[in-house]
Formats: sequence, structure tokens, C-alpha cells
Amino acid sequence: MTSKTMIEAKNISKHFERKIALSSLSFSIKQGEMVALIGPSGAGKTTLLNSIAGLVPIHSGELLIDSKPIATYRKGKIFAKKVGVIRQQFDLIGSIAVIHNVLAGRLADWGLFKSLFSLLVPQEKELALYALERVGLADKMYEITSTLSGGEQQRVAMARLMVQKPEVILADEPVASLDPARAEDVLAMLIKIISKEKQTLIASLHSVEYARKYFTRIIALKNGEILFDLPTEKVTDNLLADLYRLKEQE
Ligand SMILES: Nc1ncnc2c1ncn2[C@@H]1O[C@H](COP(=O)(O)OP(=O)(O)OP(=O)(O)O)[C@@H](O)[C@H]1O
Repeated sequence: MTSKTMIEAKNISKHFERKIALSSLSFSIKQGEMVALIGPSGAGKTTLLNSIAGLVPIHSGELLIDSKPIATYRKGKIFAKKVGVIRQQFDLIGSIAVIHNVLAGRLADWGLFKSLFSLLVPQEKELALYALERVGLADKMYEITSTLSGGEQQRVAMARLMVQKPEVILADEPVASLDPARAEDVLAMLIKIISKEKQTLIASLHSVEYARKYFTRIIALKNGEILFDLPTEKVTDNLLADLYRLKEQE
């Protein structure tokens, strides 16, 4: 069975005033791929993820999500079912119980009334419980979100994504704020959930070790350009040395 193409970038470029953040990038990503975006600080990783998330507009080129130009989606329910984002700040509401943050993943499917009513009487509680069990937080369902540790909040954000079930998940440095043991744990959990649901993952990472261990494909960005785009097993130490070499050493 051939998988469908979920994301297709054709010569996309983005600049901030005179700074070129993305320089004519082209690639395509199929359903079910696990793609790590690596590269030195300022390479354009966040900008690329934000472009695919529809958070920053590109200046030129074409960006297709599930074969349709991103601009045709507008912001809304249909896009939320296609693309979900885990950001470094997790975008959780700290002052409400964990269950409400998890069920916020259902907003794309619920009408306004059901969404508001759910704040009083949580709707589809079993769904939230199932997702929280999967990330090992079932006992924290009614705790106020801001009282959880950074790692736990990261897992709440993941439970919310499980409930939202977008086809593509974009994660910007998903484990940067966690200690190494917790980071591995969270990353392994994320990969497991995503492969089971046949979702597509694109994550930016500073850890080459994690990129090699958990992802099937690595796209390396440097100065807004793709330095290499290869299946993980083809990424050599020489290529990595080139990627992270400082300018004065070139
Ligand atoms: N809002 C902005 N305004 C101006 N310049 C920006 C803006 N966002 C990003 N840039 C610039 O675009 C380039 C790419 O930034 P980006 O954040 O995408 O890199 P990155 O690879 O994610 O870096 P890091 O690994 O440090 O997060 C950088 O030179 C950055 O300074």
C-alpha cells in the first residue's frame, strides 16, 4: 500500500525583513513518516514548523497539506484535524484542571455549547481518562494543571493531542525542557502513540542521538537551506560534522 503525501513543500521561502529564514526548500513527507528536523541554532527549524502549522505565512513557493494549499484551510476545525502542534510552552491553561486541558483537544469536533458545558461537567470523560492513562497521568486528572511539573505538563499536552487526533503532529523541541531520563521516556511514548495511530510526525530536535534513535528520516537545515534529507541509517558522522561546523572552521 502506498501512503498518501501529507506535506509537500515546493521552493518555499520565508524572510524576516532582510534575514532569510527559509531559502527555497522543497521536500515531501508521506503519511506515517517520523521526521526529525535538526540543525544549528537559527537554521530555520522553528520557522519551518510554524509555516506548516499555518502560524507564519511563507513569502513564496507552495505548501500543500494533504494535497491542498495551506491557505485554503483557513484556521479552523478542518485544519485542527489535519495538523496539531506541540510547542515548547505546551499552550496549556494553567488555572484549570488537567481533564479540561485534555478535552480541549476535542474542541475541533464539538460545538460551542458542548465545549462550554464541558467546563462544568466534563464531556467524554472516558476519552480523557484513556489518553491520560496512556501517558501515565490518570491519577492527576482533576489536579490544577499549573501544579504539575514541566514533564507532566508535557505529557498533558500529549494526551490532548491524542484526543485531538490530527493527521500530522508538529513538535518544536518536544523534550528540551525535560531531564534526560524523562526526555527519553516522553519521546518514546510520543513515537509509540503516533505509530499506532498512523499519524505523521515532524519534530525539531537539538539531540542528534534522539533523532537517530527514534526517527526514520532526518532533514538537516543550515542557514535556511536543506543540507541533507536522508533516511536515518544513511546519516553519517561526517554529514553531522558538516552540519554543526562553525563558520570560521569552514
Ligand atoms: N519573528 C522573527 N523576527 C525576526 N527574525 C526572526 C523571527 N523568527 C525567526 N527569525 C530569524 O530567522 C532565523 C531562523 O530562526 P528559527 O527560530 O527558525 O531557527 P531554529 O533553527 O528554530 O533555531 P533554534 O534551534 O535556536 O530554535 C534566525 O536567524 C532568526 O533570528
